[in-house]
Amino acid sequence: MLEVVELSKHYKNKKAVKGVNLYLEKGETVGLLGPNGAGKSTTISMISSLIVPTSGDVRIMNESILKKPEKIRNILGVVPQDIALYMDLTAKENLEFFGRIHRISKKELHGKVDEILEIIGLTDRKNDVVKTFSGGMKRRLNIGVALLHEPKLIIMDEPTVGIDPQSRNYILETVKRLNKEKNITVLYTSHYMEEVEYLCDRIYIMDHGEIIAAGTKEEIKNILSAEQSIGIKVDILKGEYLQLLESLPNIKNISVQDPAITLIVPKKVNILKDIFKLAEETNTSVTSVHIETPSLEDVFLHLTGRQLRD
Ligand SMILES: Nc1ncnc2c1ncn2[C@@H]1O[C@H](COP(=O)(O)OP(=O)(O)OP(=O)(O)O)[C@@H](O)[C@H]1O
Repeated sequence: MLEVVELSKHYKNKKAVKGVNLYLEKGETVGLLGPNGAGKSTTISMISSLIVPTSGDVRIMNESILKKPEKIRNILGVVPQDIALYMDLTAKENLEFFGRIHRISKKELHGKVDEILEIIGLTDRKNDVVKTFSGGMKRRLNIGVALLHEPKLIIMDEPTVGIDPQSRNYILETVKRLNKEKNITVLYTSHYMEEVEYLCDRIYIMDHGEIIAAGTKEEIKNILSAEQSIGIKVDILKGEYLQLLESLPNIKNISVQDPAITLIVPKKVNILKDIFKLAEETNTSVTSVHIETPSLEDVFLHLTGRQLRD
C-alpha cells in the first residue's frame, strides 16, 4: 500500500529526515513514534506530497508521489496536527465545503456528509458553528474532512493532542472501526504510547531523523527482553537516594516520575537488596517495589534516552 524508500529532507542547517525506509501493507494500522523534533511531521508531509523530498521516493499503491502527486492525493487522507476548519461555518457546511474541493458531486455529497457525521458522532451537532465546539469535537470533524473522498490510506498526525479523555476514546474507536469495517490502512503518529499499543499492528520508532527500531509490539519489547523494569515508590524522593541508585553498577536506565522511580537492569541482577540498603542510608521510606518486564515506554526510553512526552 505505502512504501517509503530512503527518504530524506535536508534543510540549510538541518538534516530533518535521513534515509527513512518504511512500508505499510493494505489493511494495517502502523504507529510512528518519536520524541519532539524526531522528524515525524516532516516524513508525513513528504508522504502527503506537501513538501518535496531532498532524495528518496514514496510509493503509494506502486505509484511514485514525485511523478503523480494528484493521483495519490485521491487515495490518501491526511489528518493534520493543526485543526484546519472554518470556525464560522457549521459542521455540515465545513464537510460540504471540503467535499466540493474534492469535486464530489452535490448529489453524492449529500449522503456522504450524513454518513461521515454519523461516523464521527456529530450528527446531533451538524447545524452548530464549529467555534462552539470543544477541542475534541473539532478534532473529530478534522478527521471527518479527511474521510470525505473515501481514502484507502489515512495518515493521522497526533490526532488526540490536547483533548478530553471521552473524545480521545471516541477517536481511537473510530480509527479502529474505519480500519476493521472499511479496511482503511492507517499510519498513526502519537505521543501516547498506550494509543499506539492499542491501535497498531506494527510500530516504527524514529529519532534524529532516522528509524531506530521497527517491528510488532512484541518484537520491540524483545529489544529489552534481557532486562527487567523495577518500579520503586518512596514517601519523599530525595536527590541523595537517586544519586546513589544511579551510581549502582548494571543500571541501564533510570527515570523519575516523583515520587516513583523506574530502573532498567539486566534480568540476572538482583538489585533489591541495594534498593533497600540505600533507602536506609538516606532515611528514605520505600512504600512499594514492582518488578515487571519492560514496557514499550521503557524500550523507547532505552533507545532515545527520552520519555515520549518530554
Ligand atoms: N522548514 C524547516 N526548516 C528547518 N528546519 C526544520 C524545518 N522543518 C522542520 N525542521 C527541523 O527538523 C527537525 C524535525 O522536525 P519535525 O517537525 O519533523 O519533528 P517531529 O518529530 O514531527 O516533532 P513534533 O513531535 O514536535 O511534531 C526539527 O529539528 C525541526 O526543527
